[in-house]
Amino acid sequence: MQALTCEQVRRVDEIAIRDYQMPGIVLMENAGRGAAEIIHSLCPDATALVLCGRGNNGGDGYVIARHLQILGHEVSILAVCAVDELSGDAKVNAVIADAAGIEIEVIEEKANQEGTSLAMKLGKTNCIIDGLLGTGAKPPLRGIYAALVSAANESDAMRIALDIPTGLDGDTGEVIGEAFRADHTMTFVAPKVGFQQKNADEFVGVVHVVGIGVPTKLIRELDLPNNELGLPKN
Ligand SMILES: NC(=O)C1=CN([C@@H]2O[C@H](COP(=O)(O)OP(=O)(O)OC[C@H]3O[C@@H](n4cnc5c(N)ncnc54)[C@H](O)[C@@H]3O)[C@@H](O)[C@H]2O)[C@H](O)CC1
Ligand SMILES: [K+]
Repeated sequence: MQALTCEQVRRVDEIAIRDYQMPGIVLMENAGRGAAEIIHSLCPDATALVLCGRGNNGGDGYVIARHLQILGHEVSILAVCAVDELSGDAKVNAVIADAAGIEIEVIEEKANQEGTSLAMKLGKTNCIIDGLLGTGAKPPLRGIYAALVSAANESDAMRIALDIPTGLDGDTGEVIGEAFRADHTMTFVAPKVGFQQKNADEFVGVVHVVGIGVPTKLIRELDLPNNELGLPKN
């Protein structure tokens, strides 16, 4: 499958919503459910800890937590902000996860998190899921994100990244400082061009492409020269 830039994948979102009238919440549900089913097959006995950022990558994490619970897993969430600080589709899914009784612990952004306390929190799981940052982020990591990624990398749990390993630039494959070292990456719509950079392998692990339910016609249009979609020329 053709690798896409982060901007091209974000345009898929926009086109699906604008031209096909697909609600964003449907795209997020498809992304999260698809990823959860693969995670369940990879790690059937996972006691999962989902790390959720403040954007839609975190939103995917809230959806995945719910579907893993439905599949019988013990799941909890470590979030960088409170539910009421979220917005849009991510907030909708955080409210649902909270109502579903999934534990959501907020790691205060400003708190001076001792590495040991984070390591202890992450030590109670055998499957860490990175829903911190996706296509909306640019390295280097700011604030608590770097501490969370370092603590996750020190864990002997299976590490699964959502869309893009946090800290890796999805377009260039560049890592400044630290990035989540995933055993598996559940990437949405298409592989990201940055995954092809040779240094990216140690961060993306095995790549699984997860569809988000957009019509084949839209995806087929992507194979046209980029200017057919009003996308910037390569
Ligand atoms: N079509 C699709 O592929 C779909 C993708 N989905 C998911 O949505 C994310 C993209 O979500 P977005 O809200 O645009 O951005 P992020 O969640 O990646 O993060 C934005 C958030 O993070 C802050 N931030 C940015 N850079 C940094 C940094 N270096 N350090 C700390 N914080 C940073 C920024 O301020 C924002 O608050 C995509 O990856 C998919 O996972 C949809 O769910 C389904 C369709
Ligand atoms: K991520």
